[in-house]
Parts: sequence; structure tokens; C-alpha cells
Amino acid sequence: MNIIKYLTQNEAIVMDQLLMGKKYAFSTDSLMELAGLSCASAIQDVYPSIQKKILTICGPGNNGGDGLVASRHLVQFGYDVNVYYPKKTDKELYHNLVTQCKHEGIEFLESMPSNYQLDNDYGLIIDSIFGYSFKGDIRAPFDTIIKDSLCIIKTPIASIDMPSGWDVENGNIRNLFTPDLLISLAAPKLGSKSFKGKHYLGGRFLPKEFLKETNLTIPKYNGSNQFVDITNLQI
Ligand SMILES: NC(=O)C1=CN([C@@H]2O[C@H](COP(=O)(O)OP(=O)(O)OC[C@H]3O[C@@H](n4cnc5c(N)ncnc54)[C@H](OP(=O)(O)O)[C@@H]3O)[C@@H](O)[C@H]2O)[C@@H](O)CC1
Ligand SMILES: [K+]
Repeated sequence: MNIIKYLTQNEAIVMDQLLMGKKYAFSTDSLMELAGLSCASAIQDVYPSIQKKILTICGPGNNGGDGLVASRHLVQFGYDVNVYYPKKTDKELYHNLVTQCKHEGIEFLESMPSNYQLDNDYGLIIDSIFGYSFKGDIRAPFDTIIKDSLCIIKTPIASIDMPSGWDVENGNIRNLFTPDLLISLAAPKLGSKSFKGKHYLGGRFLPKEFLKETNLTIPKYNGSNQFVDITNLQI
């Protein structure tokens, strides 16, 4: 099936609630683990060898959690990863993810590197700041991170689920950066329709019955792959 369904912000939220409700009985941890693993696998597929470090910038919600999980898997894959996580969430899930990352030797930076450092010391930036729950004007400290760094630097950027700061339904209406790689999770969001770069789909966890119930169509994943390249499947 090559027809991709794009989700509105509300559809994405309702879909997540359904998956984590009584009927489908997933936990946030397990979905996040699969989402993060798929992001790491997609990044490995597109950037099989990065000589410099990777910097993951994490936001306060589950998108940030995906970034922490992806970082941990990327270290297992052999990459050198730093994390910048300026607004840490005081919940057990996030404390655990940070602990797990630290035991992989991941360095948590105290401040955002300069643009010079981003361009010289890092081979890839992972944007896991905001996902499908982003709305309104970008608030501090993420406004400067996005506008004064991500919009300026030349180092490639891989965004998880949505390019951060893009409107979830209307796309890049604030004229911000365009990532080199976008990894949409479960199903792409409407705002990514105008994205023309390399586009992967990850989050291979939607149950068959769930797809039937929601009338959702997703492309076929090959073999045991955690991602599928949807760059040329978009309509
Ligand atoms: N089934 C799936 O597909 C799965 C999806 N998963 C992932 O979950 C993601 C959705 O996670 P999410 O709902 O926690 O919200 P997310 O987008 O991370 O951001 C919320 C945070 O951002 C903040 N914030 C918002 N707007 C802001 C602004 N203008 N300026 C500044 N801050 C702003 C907001 O702060 P607050 O408003 O609370 O102050 C809140 O703390 C999804 O995209 C995918 O990556 C997987 O983990 C699991 C399976
Ligand atoms: K993001």
C-alpha cells in the first residue's frame, strides 16, 4: 500500500491515547523504546559512518524521550553521542532514561554549544525538541536554540516526528530550518507534507486490529527493519 495517511494534531493525540488505553494496552515506555530504536536505526541507515560526535537536543515531552532512547541505541551502534537536555522532566520515566544514557557513557552538556562548535565538532544534530504536541509561539529556551542555532548551522539535522517549531498541521509557517532527515513516527503528520528531504517512517508498533479500527494505511516495512523510506511515497 503506497498511499500515506497524514495525521492531524488531534488524530495523533487520539491515536496515542488509544494505543495506551485498556484495549491495546501499551505503555509509554514500550512505545518510546520502539520509537527511539527506529530513529537510531533510520539514522544508522542514512548516516552509516559519522566521524564526529552526534548531538541530541531533547525537549521536555515524549519527543525528548524518543531522543534519549535513540541516543542510547546509537551508542550501542558505535556512535559517539552528547545530549543537551535543558528542561528535564521530573518523572520516573525520564530519570530512568537519563540514567540509562549515562551508563552508556553519554555526556550531558550543561549549555548549548556555540554554532562554531556545532559545525566543527558535530557530524549530526538530532532534533528531538518537539513532536506532535507542539503549539503556539516557541518559548524559551527552545526559541533561541531553534532560531539562533538550528536555523543557522550547516551540520545535518535529523528531526524526530516533526521538525521542531514547524506547525504540526501547516508545516514551516515560521520559516525555520528544514532538516536533512525526518523520521515520522507511526504515521506522518499533516505539517510534514511539504517536507521535501529524506523522509523515513519508524515506530513499527501499530497492531493489525488498530489499523483496521482507525482506517489507517501505512507502508509495508521490509523484513525486520524498524523503518521504511517514504521519501518517494508521499502524495
Ligand atoms: N504513538 C506514537 O506515535 C508515539 C509517539 N511518541 C512521541 O511522543 C511525541 C509527543 O509527545 P508529547 O505529547 O509528550 O509532546 P511533545 O511533542 O514532545 O512536546 C510537548 C512538550 O513541549 C512543550 N511545548 C509545546 N509547545 C511548546 C512551545 N510552543 N514552546 C515551548 N515548549 C512547548 C510542552 O510544554 P508545556 O506546554 O507542558 O509547558 C511539553 O512539555 C511524538 O511526537 C513522538 O515523538 C513516542 O514516544 C511514543 C509513541
Ligand atoms: K522534533
